[in-house]
Amino acid sequence: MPSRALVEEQEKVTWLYGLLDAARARAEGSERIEAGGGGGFQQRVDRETAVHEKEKKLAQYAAVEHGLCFGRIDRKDDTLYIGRIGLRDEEGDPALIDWRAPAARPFYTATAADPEKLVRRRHLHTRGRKVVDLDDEVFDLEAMRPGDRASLVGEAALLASLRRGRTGRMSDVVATIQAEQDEVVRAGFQGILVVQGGPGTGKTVAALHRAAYLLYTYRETLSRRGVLIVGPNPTFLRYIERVLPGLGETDVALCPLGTLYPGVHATATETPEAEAVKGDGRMAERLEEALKARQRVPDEDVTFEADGMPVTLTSKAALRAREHARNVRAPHNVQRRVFVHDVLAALAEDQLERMERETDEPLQRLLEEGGLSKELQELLKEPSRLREDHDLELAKETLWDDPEVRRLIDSLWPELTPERFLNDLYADPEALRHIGCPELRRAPGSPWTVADVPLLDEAAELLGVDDSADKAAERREEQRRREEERYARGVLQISGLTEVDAGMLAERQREERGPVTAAERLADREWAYGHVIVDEAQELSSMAWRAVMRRVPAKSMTIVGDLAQTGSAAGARDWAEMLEPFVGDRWRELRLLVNYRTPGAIMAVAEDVLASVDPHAVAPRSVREEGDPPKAVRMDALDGLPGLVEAELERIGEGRLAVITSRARRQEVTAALPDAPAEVTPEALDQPVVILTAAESKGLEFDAVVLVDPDGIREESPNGGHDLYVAITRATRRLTVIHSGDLPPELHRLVREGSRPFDETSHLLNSPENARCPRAATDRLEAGEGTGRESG
Ligand SMILES: Nc1ncnc2c1ncn2[C@@H]1O[C@H](COP(=O)(O)OP(=O)(O)OP(=O)(O)O)[C@@H](O)[C@H]1O
Repeated sequence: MPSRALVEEQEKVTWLYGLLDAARARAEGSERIEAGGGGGFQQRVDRETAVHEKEKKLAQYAAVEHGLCFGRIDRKDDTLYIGRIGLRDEEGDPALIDWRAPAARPFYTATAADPEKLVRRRHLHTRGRKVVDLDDEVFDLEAMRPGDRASLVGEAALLASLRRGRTGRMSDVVATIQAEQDEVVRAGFQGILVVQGGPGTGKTVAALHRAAYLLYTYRETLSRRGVLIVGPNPTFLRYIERVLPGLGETDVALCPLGTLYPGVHATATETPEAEAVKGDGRMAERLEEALKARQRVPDEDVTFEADGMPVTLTSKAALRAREHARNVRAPHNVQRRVFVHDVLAALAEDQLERMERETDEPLQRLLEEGGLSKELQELLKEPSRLREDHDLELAKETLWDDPEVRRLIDSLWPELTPERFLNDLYADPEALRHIGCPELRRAPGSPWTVADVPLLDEAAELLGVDDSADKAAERREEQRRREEERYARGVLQISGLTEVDAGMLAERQREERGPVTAAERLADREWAYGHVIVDEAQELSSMAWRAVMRRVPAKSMTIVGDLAQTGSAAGARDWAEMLEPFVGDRWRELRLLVNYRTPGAIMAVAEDVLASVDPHAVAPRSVREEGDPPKAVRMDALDGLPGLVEAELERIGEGRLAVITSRARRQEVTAALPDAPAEVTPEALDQPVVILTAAESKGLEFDAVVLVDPDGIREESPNGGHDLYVAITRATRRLTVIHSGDLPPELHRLVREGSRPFDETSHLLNSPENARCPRAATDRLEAGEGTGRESG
């Protein structure tokens, strides 16, 4: 029998869903009214806009269907219901408050010490449209009405949410955002905010809610310029991609670092050495240097045949042309136009002079023979005066059409794409030596790596595009616009709607081609976003920061990361150092201190690992103490791994498991677990078991983690201790470390399962679950499970 409180809340929630249905019906109906409306031009324009708005609204209503109302706050004199969107009742009074509205804030920030005048905070748990449970926190018992005192129910909503099994996808936490996270979510929009926090402190989830908050609060600016979220890889972005749509925000661009440069989808990685070199900020100057080396001057004069005539480019003329081009403050491909112009002029001069020399002899004879007028005699003494400017222009044009001339110019100052420039550089040992990076040599046509992407972006800046063709297109577009205006004016005259400005109407018509979508923004390297969020920001190299900063000239950014988790050889060790070149000290930091993911016993192991890397580092405090003790299993070969994984899967039920391993033993792990996806694609997270390296596991979480080869993980990368810390903190419930040889000393807290090499059967018999159900364990053993063999 449901409690009175539950019945009352059900009534309220049913009413709120009724308001949602009415709003939805209104939105749907609005199109019908529009569609039936008049056929005037202006009406048609408005209708197009309304249809777009309607679609957005309906998508938002669909997104908030689940968990529409999740909270309630009571003050002495009023009660507010908090939900995913704001709704008004039939009288126009607020019925449901949007979680992002200022009035909703105490729901997230009231504490026992500072209840912000709240008497009670209530969480409503719903399934579909049914209220299934309530959680209350009472701040002022005295102020509660007597009837309400009996309605305290349930355990803390946060813990209930944290105990749920993982699905391979992050979901929103709008009902349980904690006060320190709320500060991150609602921090001002201007400037750079760094959110530093240990593993599981909700940095990612808070940053995503912040995106939704900013889009709600600064809708006008941000819907035009857009919000970009940069994450470490496609798998991570897939893990988080449902959070914002679940909050009703569908127009945010998500971009892994490897695709920040449009048209390139880099997933390959580098050796730590190459990664460090490519990520180093000095690479910007090195690329500039390498590009200068592509602007050549011949050591000697070059003579060749063009248009059936010999022609010479002197080394001096080429040098002058290069200096002139370099003095123009423009990127390489634009400077090239100056170089081309000067070289063609020099060649044309040379050709005309030759021609003049050839005609000189007969002219002199004429002079000697005499009998010419005085003016003609004067002219013939200096034949170059006979030449006209258009001769020179004509000669330049003819030369430009000559393939030999093109070849010469391309060899001296080539027009380059970023891809060609970098590919040429990596394939040229001499050019690499010239910039001091011989180690970057690689075979032509090798796939792009994630560390190449910022270099491609940098190269795009240095090279620029010769946009003279685009400018011509723009002029044509302008012409077209004028014609459109003329047409619009004509329409207005016919329809009698003369009060609307024709230029505005033509502009509206263009806008109707649709607002810029997130995908279109991603395809435009020069798009200036209104706000950029960078997740796992500690992994970005200096060069990657340069590329990211270009996307947000207004420098409105949220940067979330943890310096104790830096794995990349080129990643951050210090936020101030990393940000200084871009914004000096104009940035602020908020810290998150509570770990919502990893239970206390596992976190104690992680803390020891962190202390072994950095004795001063502080790990976050775990919110949960429950969970099984983490254990260590010695297993020299991995033939017991399948049995162990299966037993772990049984323990976690519907949840997800990751085997996190060193790069060195990855193949061996993959061979031992043939049912797990062999490659880490974004879809791999949908599987119950996934195999990852420590670097790949960054940002993700799993109910159970089986960690293979801790020594290997630590030794493989320059920040290996950090990688081990990351791997351990991915578990939400269970951790098993598989080691060969002695257990690394910093893992001494793990409960050892058998001091002798792994007994393939003992872990099944000893597991607490099997202690409760020994028959099931014996059955499985009899069937050969847990032994890595086909049958017993
Ligand atoms: N307020 C909250 N309510 C419910 N769950 C939360 C809350 N804050 C965080 N969590 C959960 O804790 C887990 C960790 O959050 P998240 O991945 O955002 O942490 P993180 O700081 O980015 O971690 P890492 O640095 O390890 O990647 C997630 O499952 C998230 O949903």
